[in-house]
Amino acid sequence: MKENKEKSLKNGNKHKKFQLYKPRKKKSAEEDAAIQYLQAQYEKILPEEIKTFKDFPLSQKTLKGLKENNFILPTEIQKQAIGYALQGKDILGAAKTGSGKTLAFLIPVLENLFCKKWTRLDGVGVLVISPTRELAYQIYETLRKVGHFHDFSVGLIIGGQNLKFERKRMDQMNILICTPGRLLQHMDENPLFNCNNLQILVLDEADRCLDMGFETTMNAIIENLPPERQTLLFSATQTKSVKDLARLSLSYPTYVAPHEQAETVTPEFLQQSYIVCEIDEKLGILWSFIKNHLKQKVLIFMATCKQVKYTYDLFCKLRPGVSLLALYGTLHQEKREKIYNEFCRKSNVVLFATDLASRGLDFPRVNWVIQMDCPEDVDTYIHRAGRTARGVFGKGEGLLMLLPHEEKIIEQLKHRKIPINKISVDPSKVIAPQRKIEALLSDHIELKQTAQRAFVNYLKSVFLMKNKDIFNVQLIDTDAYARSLGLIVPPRIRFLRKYQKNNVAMGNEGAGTDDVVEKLRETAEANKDSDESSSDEEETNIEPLLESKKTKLQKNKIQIPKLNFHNEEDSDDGDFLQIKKTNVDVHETPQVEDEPKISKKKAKPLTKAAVAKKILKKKIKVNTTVKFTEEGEVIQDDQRTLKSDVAKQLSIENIGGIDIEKAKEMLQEEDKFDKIRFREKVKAKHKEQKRKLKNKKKEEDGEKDEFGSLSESEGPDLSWLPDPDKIYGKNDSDDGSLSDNYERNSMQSEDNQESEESGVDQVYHRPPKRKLIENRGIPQESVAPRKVKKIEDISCKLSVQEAEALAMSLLQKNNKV
Ligand SMILES: Nc1ncnc2c1ncn2[C@@H]1O[C@H](COP(=O)(O)OP(=O)(O)OP(=O)(O)O)[C@@H](O)[C@H]1O
Repeated sequence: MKENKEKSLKNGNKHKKFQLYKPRKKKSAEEDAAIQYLQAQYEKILPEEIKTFKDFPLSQKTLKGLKENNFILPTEIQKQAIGYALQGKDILGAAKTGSGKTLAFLIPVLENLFCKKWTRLDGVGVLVISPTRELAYQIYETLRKVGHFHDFSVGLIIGGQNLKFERKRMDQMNILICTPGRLLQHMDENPLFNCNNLQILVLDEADRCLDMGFETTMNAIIENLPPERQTLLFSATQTKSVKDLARLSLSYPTYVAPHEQAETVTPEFLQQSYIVCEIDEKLGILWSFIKNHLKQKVLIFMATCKQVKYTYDLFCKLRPGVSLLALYGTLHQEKREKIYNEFCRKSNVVLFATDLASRGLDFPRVNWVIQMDCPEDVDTYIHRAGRTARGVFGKGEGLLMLLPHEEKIIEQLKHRKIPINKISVDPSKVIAPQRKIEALLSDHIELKQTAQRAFVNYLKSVFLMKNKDIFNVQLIDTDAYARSLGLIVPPRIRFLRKYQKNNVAMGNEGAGTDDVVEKLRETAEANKDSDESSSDEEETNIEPLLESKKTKLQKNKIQIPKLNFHNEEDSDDGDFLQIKKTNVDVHETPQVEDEPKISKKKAKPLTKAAVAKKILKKKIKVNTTVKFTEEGEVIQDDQRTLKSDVAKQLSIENIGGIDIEKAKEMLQEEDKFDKIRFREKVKAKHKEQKRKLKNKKKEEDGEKDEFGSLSESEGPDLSWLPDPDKIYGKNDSDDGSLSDNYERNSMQSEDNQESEESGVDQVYHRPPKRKLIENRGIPQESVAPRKVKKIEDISCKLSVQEAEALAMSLLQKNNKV
């Protein structure tokens, strides 16, 4: 039975082995046949005949992955691009935001490796480069879902992750999704990184990857890639720059742009509008918008990280009644991922973000995209606005907030076929919690500091913008902006001052095209002597110019059609924003509900800078104390007078602000004199101690004499008493006799008291050296120090007779001993 069982098991195993082996071979052969069939179909693909993904010659694994994720009907860009990509052509793909470009390149990627029967041993076959970590992560997730049935290994290589972890696995990856910086790092440092077998290079958001920000990194990456490869470039705002294409060695790429003839470049169901407001109204409008859209998913774009951080921190403290999130580049990677996922997941939520989130990110069901600051250019506008109304039937709304002088961008938007309408804000719905903001800032110093940074960084971002027709920092009412952020005193704008100084120093005529800058230069030159020492000159210089510019603007406003803030009685309460219907001549500003609006004519608050300037003008030396004698003569404070030549020279020059290097040098020089002063002080102290000690000794000697005289007149004469040296033996110690020791010991407490008062160091009162005595073999009891003291103490108080009697009794006792 056993044998039979074993036989049958063996047979079974054999059978199993045979079964395993046979279908594999069969499977492999089937696969080869399928691949051949598919490849033969590639040339016959006609985009116009494609209705479903099944119409493409795709592998069963890819089709299954697509079906599982409900991708049945391909979008326009997918219909047109997938065919060419399968044929192995280089592609320049341009299509509206949210039109499905990701699948348009991921499907050919999977099919290419599948047809080449790519395995782990073949190494990196595809590189997908994305400008941001979040986008790379999103592509990685999509690939994991759609490529679920394939056996390729996919690696996400982005900054902020464990480099060691990535490094070890690099040689096992078939598809790498990466950001440019991290990829180059691996190329440079990782011996396991090898892309000699690269088949396809994909650049998502290609125009961004190839722009100035990534130029050197991308050039270095491209240099390391094999030239024989397929290249796929995708973006909603595709580059057609010959230079860019040459960098990638693309000579004849296939340009795929299904929406080129479309009426609009933005998604069909994206409703776009803009409002024009003053800079100090922005925060109030934003707050009111959020309060009026608590049940919506809102994405708000701002120019800088600091603004995002400040607005997020502030609004969190103001508690609008909806979840708030913030996403910006300086956040820790883990937090970025968490926020990204949270915003994807939630439905009633507000996300404040920088342009980090403007490209490619596919947040589901975003209702509103607010662009709180004017976008850098039309492309940035398109990408930001495209975070809503995504997918096949996606709907959404976009709102752009512009300052009056930024309205020029609307012409550019319309020129690029972006349908955008001007709307107005219902002033009755605008609630600017100005007082609350100010109170919060005074309570939370860190919030105030964030506000200050937000203020400066926003101005810096405007200043650095290329398009000077639209972005002009000189036209921004900085005081009003600071106030709107809750800052009573506007922070200094150092970069602007430096720029102005440089312009003045270089006599920069190029900057003179802007009349404000020209005026600034003139003013700075005129005030050169007086202002050079002032650390706040940017405020003093800019303000009058801003005023003059403002009056110009006011004049212009008479000709420009004015904003109309509707307050129609029959208007829907829910309509916070209204479509602009009429133009009126009078420029109105929205009324703030709970706070009276601060009048622009209101006297400016006296800033610390202004006070300091006044003091400096009066040539009063601040932070100095002058002491006088009772007669009214100035007491020279030796410690405060400057000794070194460098310091004296600096004080004469009296340069405004702090020159760290010079201050360092001055302190070092002064330090030398301080050390000498200190040494002298110590010497004097020692001298004084010695002098006091001498005096004390003298006094002690004097006291002994006195005692002697006293003993003669008042105290008992004990000279007849036996010599204690004879009884106790002579002490060799420096301190003299044993009794001397105890005498000294008893005196020590008095000395200590004295030393405390006189400040003499206790080093002069060493404890008695008992050891010496013990060495001599004298028993401790025989020393009887207290008794001696007693005699002394008592003897002072006894009469002559009593003293004699006491002495006798002691003698007798001693004799007994
Ligand atoms: N064929 C399809 N059928 C249904 N949904 C699709 C299809 N293709 C893509 N989508 C969905 O459309 C949304 C947008 O796709 P994707 O992110 O690829 O757009 P995009 O063109 O890359 O946008 P952007 O220009 O902003 O990067 C995604 O949610 C995606 O799942």
